[in-house]
Formats: sequence, C-alpha cells, structure tokens
Amino acid sequence: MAAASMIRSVFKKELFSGKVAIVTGGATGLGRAITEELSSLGCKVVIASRRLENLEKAAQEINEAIPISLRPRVFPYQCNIRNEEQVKSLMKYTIDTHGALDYLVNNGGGQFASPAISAKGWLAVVETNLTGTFYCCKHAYNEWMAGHGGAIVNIIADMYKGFPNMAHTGAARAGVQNLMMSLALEWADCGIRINCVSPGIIYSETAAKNYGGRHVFDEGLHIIPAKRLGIPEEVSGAVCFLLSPAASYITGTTIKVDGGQSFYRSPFTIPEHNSFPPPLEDPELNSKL
Ligand SMILES: CCC/C=C/C(=O)SCCNC(=O)CCNC(=O)[C@H](O)C(C)(C)COP(=O)([O-])OP(=O)([O-])OC[C@H]1O[C@@H](n2cnc3c(N)ncnc32)[C@H](O)[C@@H]1OP(=O)([O-])[O-]
Ligand SMILES: NC(=O)C1=CN([C@@H]2O[C@H](COP(=O)(O)OP(=O)(O)OC[C@H]3O[C@@H](n4cnc5c(N)ncnc54)[C@H](OP(=O)(O)O)[C@@H]3O)[C@@H](O)[C@H]2O)C=CC1
Repeated sequence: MAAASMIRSVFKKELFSGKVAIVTGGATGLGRAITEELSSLGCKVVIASRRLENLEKAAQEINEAIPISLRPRVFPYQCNIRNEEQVKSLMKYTIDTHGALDYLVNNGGGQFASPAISAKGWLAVVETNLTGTFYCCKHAYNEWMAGHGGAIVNIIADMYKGFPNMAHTGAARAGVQNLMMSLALEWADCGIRINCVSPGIIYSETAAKNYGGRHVFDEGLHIIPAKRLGIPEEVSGAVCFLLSPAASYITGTTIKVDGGQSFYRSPFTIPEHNSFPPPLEDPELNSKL
C-alpha cells in the first residue's frame, strides 16, 4: 500500500524470534506484508521470486525499519518456483545460511483473466500456482521439515463457486487446497502443520498493475458483503496466526480472509438463453418452466 495501514500486528514482539521462514513472492503485495509482519516479530525471512532487483529493494527497505543491532532479518533469493532445481537451491541456501526452515509461505503466484485460455497460458498458471507450490512443499519437506517439523501456509483464492474467466487459476488453487489436505495427513507424523489462507479481493499496487488498473478490483465491490476491498495486512495476520504456536492444533484447514465474499454472489453473469434440453414432451408446458 502506498498509504500507511492502520493495522498493526496484534502478536507479541519476538513471537517468531530465532525462527526462519521462506515467503515466495515476498517482495510485493501480500507477500511483502507477510514478510514485514514476520520480520517485525523476530523471524528471519528469505524472500524468493523471479525479479532479483525487486527482492533486493524490498529486503533493503524492510531491513531499514528494523533496529540496526537486529538487522538483517530479510534476505533476497532469486527463484522461479516453476523450476524444480531452483526451488531445491532455495531450500538448501536457506538451511545452509540460516540453519533451519521453520516456516514456508507459498504466496508467489498469479494469473490473467481470459475466457479463452490457450494451452500455454493454462500450463503457465497451473505450473506456477499448483506445481510451484508442490515443488516448494516437497523440497522443504525433503531438506528440513521431515526431520524437524514445521508449518506451511499456502495462499489460494476464492474459487469456491468456480472461477469463470480465470478457470486455470480456479483449478490450480482448488488443487493446492486438496494437496494441502493430503499433505496434512501424510506429514502429520513429522510434526508438520499445513493450512491455506484464501483471500478475497485484496488491493495492492502490484496486483492492480498486473490487471491493468485499480478499476478491475473496484468492479468486484458489489460481490463483497464487507463493501470494501481488503488490504495485504489483513491477510498477513491470518498467515502469522497459522504459523504461530496459537495454531498448534490446526492443520488441513483454510481460513478465508474475504469480507464474506466466498459465500455471497458470483461476479459472473450468465446470458439469457434456452439452450438446456426440455424435460417435458409438451412444448407449451416446457415454455412455462
Ligand atoms: C481481480 C481480483 C483477484 C486478484 C487476484 C490476484 O491474484 S492478484 C495477483 C496478480 N499478480 C500476478 O498475477 C503476478 C504473477 N503473474 C504472472 O507472472 C503471469 O500472470 C503468469 C502466471 C501467467 C506467468 O506469466 P509468464 O509470462 O511468466 O509465463 P509464460 O511466459 O510461461 O507464458 C505466458 C503465457 O500465458 C498466456 N498469458 C500470459 N499473460 C496473459 C494475458 N494477460 N492474457 C492472455 N494470455 C496471457 C500466454 O499464452 C503466454 O504465452 P505467449 O502468448 O506470451 O507466448
Ligand atoms: N490480491 C488479491 O486480490 C489476491 C491475490 N491472491 C494471490 O496471492 C498471491 C500474492 O498476490 P498479490 O500480492 O496480490 O500480487 P503480486 O502480483 O504483488 O504478487 C505476486 C508475487 O508472486 C511472485 N511470483 C509470480 N510468479 C512467480 C514464480 N514463477 N516464481 C516465484 N515467484 C513468483 C511475484 O514476484 P516476481 O514477479 O518477482 O516473480 C510477486 O511477488 C498470489 O498467489 C495471488 O494470485 C489470491 C487471491 C486474491
């Protein structure tokens, strides 16, 4: 956010002291808010995404807000989560440099809106959001969490009524939610908790830019019972809660941070038509249905 948020962390200072986290997409939007809150609570955070320049700038800015004696707490690392080798290197770097990997936040991702998705576009979005999350979970588990436990949070999206015009991301996010449930069971015996946070429409400058402007977000206002957009700090609090000891008995679940949007109306309008097959023999009766 360009404007200062009124939301301050509700968690105690040093809640995450001595802990190490990876936040993918941690330089912008939701990921940045999560990184700011985790690092302000004592956590070392490796932020990982494709654009190194962005990551370096964000790390510098966030570190500057931390008392000099406690810096640095945020570390940039270039990684495309679609590339399994790069994901493996991210995990190794984090553990070799910082000695642990307590938390993983799978936030990096995105999509584009289109009613006609090409095969290449479909693969790009599924590989980013579903396969990228799978790679990150798998290698966090292999490299550290299988032997030490840990907590994972995946950021998904409001896809509960389908996701017309963004079918690729709807399918990918539903896949991430189901993956989360499988892993919560498979990895429970290692002391790994894994959950999802499902944001509604959360305004950030970078997200809006990706959609060609703020108007795209404002167009969603009529489907939000809260009658306003969310901000990244409102998502961050839920992520920090799920990582914290306050959530020590919570695994395999999803927290929706969406102002009630997910159980309210769909943004999608179906054109008038009579294309469905008639159920009755009498055409006149059919016309009355
Ligand atoms: C509104 C409220 C809800 C908000 C939710 C949010 O998530 S906010 C967060 C918002 N933040 C983000 O979403 C940030 C992250 N998002 C991204 O990086 C991209 O959206 C990505 C995931 C598609 C990866 O892209 P990439 O370039 O690295 O991938 P690539 O080079 O491998 O294949 C690309 C292929 O995909 C297709 N295609 C791509 N764009 C469009 C389009 N606009 N139009 C049509 N098609 C498009 C095209 O086929 C293209 O191939 P081509 O024709 O070029 O040969
Ligand atoms: N804002 C919203 O309303 C909603 C957002 N979400 C999801 O929340 C997450 C954060 O979005 P938001 O902060 O709003 O938007 P942003 O566009 O600011 O964030 C997306 C982040 O993901 C990173 N990223 C994208 N692709 C990759 C990749 N292949 N490898 C590594 N990192 C990648 C980007 O960094 P870089 O370009 O450097 O790789 C960027 O930092 C996304 O998954 C988004 O889809 C879900 C529901 C609603």
